[in-house]
Amino acid sequence: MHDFIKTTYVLTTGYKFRVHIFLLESYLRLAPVSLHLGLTNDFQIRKLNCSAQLTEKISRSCAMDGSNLASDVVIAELVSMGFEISEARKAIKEVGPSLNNAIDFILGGCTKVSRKRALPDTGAQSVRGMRQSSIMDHLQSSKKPASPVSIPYSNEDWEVRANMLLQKHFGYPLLKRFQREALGAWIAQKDCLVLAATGSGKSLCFQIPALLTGKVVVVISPLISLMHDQCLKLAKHGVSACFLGSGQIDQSVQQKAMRGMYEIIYVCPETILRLIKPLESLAEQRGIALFAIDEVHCVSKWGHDFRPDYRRLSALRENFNAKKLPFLEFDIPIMALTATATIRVREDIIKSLHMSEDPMIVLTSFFRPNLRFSVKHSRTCSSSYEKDFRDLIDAYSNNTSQKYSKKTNMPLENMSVGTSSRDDICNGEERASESEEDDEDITTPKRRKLSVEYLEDESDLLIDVDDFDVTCGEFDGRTSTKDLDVCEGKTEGLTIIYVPTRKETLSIAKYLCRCGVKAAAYHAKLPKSQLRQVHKEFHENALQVVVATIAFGMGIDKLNVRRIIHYGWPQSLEAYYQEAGRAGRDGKLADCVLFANLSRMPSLLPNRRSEEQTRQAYKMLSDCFRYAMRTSRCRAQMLVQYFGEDFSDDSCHLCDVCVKGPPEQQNLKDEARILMQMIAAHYDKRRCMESSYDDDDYNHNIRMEKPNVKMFVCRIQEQNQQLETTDLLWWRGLVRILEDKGFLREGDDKAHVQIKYPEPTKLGLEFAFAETEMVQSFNVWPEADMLLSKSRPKSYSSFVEWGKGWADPEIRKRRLSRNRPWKQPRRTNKQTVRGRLAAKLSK
Ligand SMILES: Nc1ncnc2c1ncn2[C@@H]1O[C@H](COP(=O)(O)OP(=O)(O)OP(=O)(O)O)[C@@H](O)[C@H]1O
Ligand SMILES: [Mg+2]
Repeated sequence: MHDFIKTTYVLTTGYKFRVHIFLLESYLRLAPVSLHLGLTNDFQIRKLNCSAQLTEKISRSCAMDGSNLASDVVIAELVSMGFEISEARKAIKEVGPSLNNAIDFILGGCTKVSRKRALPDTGAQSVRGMRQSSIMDHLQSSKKPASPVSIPYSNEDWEVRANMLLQKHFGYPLLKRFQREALGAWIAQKDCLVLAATGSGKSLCFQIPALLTGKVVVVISPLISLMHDQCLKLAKHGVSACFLGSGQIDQSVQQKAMRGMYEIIYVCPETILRLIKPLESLAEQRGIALFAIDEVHCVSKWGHDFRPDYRRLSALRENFNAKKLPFLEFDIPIMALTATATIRVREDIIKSLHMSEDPMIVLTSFFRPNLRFSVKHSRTCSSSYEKDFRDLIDAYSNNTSQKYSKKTNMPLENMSVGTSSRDDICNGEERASESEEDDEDITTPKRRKLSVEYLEDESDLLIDVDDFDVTCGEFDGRTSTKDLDVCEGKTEGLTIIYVPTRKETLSIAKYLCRCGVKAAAYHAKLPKSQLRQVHKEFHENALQVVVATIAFGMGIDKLNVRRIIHYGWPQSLEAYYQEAGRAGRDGKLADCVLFANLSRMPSLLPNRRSEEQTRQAYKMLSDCFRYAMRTSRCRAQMLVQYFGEDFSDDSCHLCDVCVKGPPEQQNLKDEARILMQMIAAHYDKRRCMESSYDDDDYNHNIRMEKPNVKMFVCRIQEQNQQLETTDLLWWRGLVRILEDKGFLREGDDKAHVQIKYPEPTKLGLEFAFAETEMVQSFNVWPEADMLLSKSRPKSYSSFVEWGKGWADPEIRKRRLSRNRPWKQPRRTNKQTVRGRLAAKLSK
């Protein structure tokens, strides 16, 4: 008899419940057995909390009937846990009809579990809409919720069992080391901060506890789209989950969640703060194994994606501790996870969340060895699209079916991929010229106007948590998987292009569509249904490129993203690395290219910030700017060191700097000293003047007249003919180098991306006024802007070179006719040879 047994526990009022056991003999013969158990004082099984002892009890009562029903109950449970039926039978034969002994026997002797997913049986639906429970779901239940460590295995066994569950549900053989450490912290009932690279598998750290204990794990996550993605994945792996958003209409999912119907509950921060009371009763009944706070860098004001609601999550520690809730044996552990937290952010997280005094910090390398980082100069405007996206278009057009015409004037309506929403996106009005550099895109015909929504040119710095039109959703672990990645291995993989403004998402998506690439725009102000559609098509590989603001991507786990292109300056290295981390999650080589206008300093996107936050935002932007400007250090090394990791001995061997090598070093001793002397002289003069005048107004004016880098450069060029060929761009690079060496500091109270009003430091003054012979050399690697400056009109960085230049008639002509955008037209002095020549040339 026997292959399948199902148990359904039905809660009835008055703390009574009825257990229906259906025996399905040889899949056909049905023999219902009903046991009515009245709750007595000594057998207080409360509400739905059934325990392993219950299994044993049922087994014993069945054994007393003289049938081998007991063995069947245990075998069925073992099968539903993913063990092979032959193993289960063998175990029962050896140890008798005891579930715990049987598991011990199997794990002890043979831990091999079928790779095939062993989903819980779906046949017997629960009564009154309740989820069917399995005995193991409630393994831990007792009158008082048991501690996560009191799973019926010794401390070593939890790891074996976790690996078994990992294999059973996710198909991976072993936990990664950092996952073991994070789980170990949880087992030890400790709060824990997990800092691990993007794509390293942080989600499993909080998903496994739900499977290990049968208690609920509550995950706080910043975006509905992210929760949706994770729930879909869990459903695929046979884990029941749901997500709750702030604008929830359907209360039923929330009610079911609070009754413990799902193993994992995803919830946004503001919603969880409303749910403290229901969560307390959930903790008392089914039990809460863990509070996980994903993307926890959102807690910190010093991070790149600050969400004020995350800061209020300290309520979790304040409400779910053993002092406040007497039924708890210990505080419910908090696990906070992120891939992008600097040391300052980490400290802020621990403090803000009121994590326990001695939280465990699980820190792994942030290094992603398969990501190839590079930086390219581009004006990042519509006239640069053709040059910048040529390779991308070529790569996809080789793989795109013939129906996508490569003609740029193809009617967009003819595109069959991309649904109606795509047409909307592709017909977005051409973006307005943003700057004096932004040329008219002559390849694009005028398009019909769209609604105001599409014409906004704002950034998505404040993303609403409800970024989807799904306010709540449930995934019972048996959901169809057709929505999930179906063909990860497609040749070219996917590309995400991140741009700073909403308007650019539309304009680039439109351009790519017109070139035959299956592209779509994504930004927070598009209709939510459309965003959902883009997500869906992205996961189904129906799209090749998504052009998005930062609204797309946090936490997204899609294996075959082969390229992340940033088109325009990111606002911080944290944001950059987080977004770049969407690439290469299958472990294969992937490209992360930053196209930025290296001739311009980036600016902060508009956002509501306090003065302190503005300062911090500038600091982060400045770090990002410097990352792109550096020409002599491995990009991956710079990135991981930014997050406090020691990576000094090695390099990635993949990035543009590693492959091309640094540029040749130059001795800029003369230029550096001229600049330093000029600045020092100004401050010396100023000090003299300030001390000799008492008049406040005069002093105020002096302060106001603080010269900026540009003014110093103009003066240098006026006074040193040999340096006329250098431009502001070049000098800005030198100022950064001098700042890095500690020779200059910012003289302004306001924050800037790089020094704007340079002041000499003591070290700088020593360098400026040291005897010439004492300063041997000043060998430096020119920064990217200095190289760019050189590659435009030829400039000279040493006097010798400069002198040679005058002998060359071409160079002489160019020098004399040089355009100085920051200068007023020069008055030519006809008394000098140079002046006469210039006057002649200007005719
Ligand atoms: N032990 C493991 N063995 C093999 N693969 C694993 C393991 N754990 C997780 N993975 C896989 O790693 C991938 C990334 O997982 P996950 O989305 O959790 O990354 P993450 O660390 O949260 O990244 P992010 O910071 O970008 O959100 C998933 O596809 C997951 O299945
Ligand atoms: Mg994640």
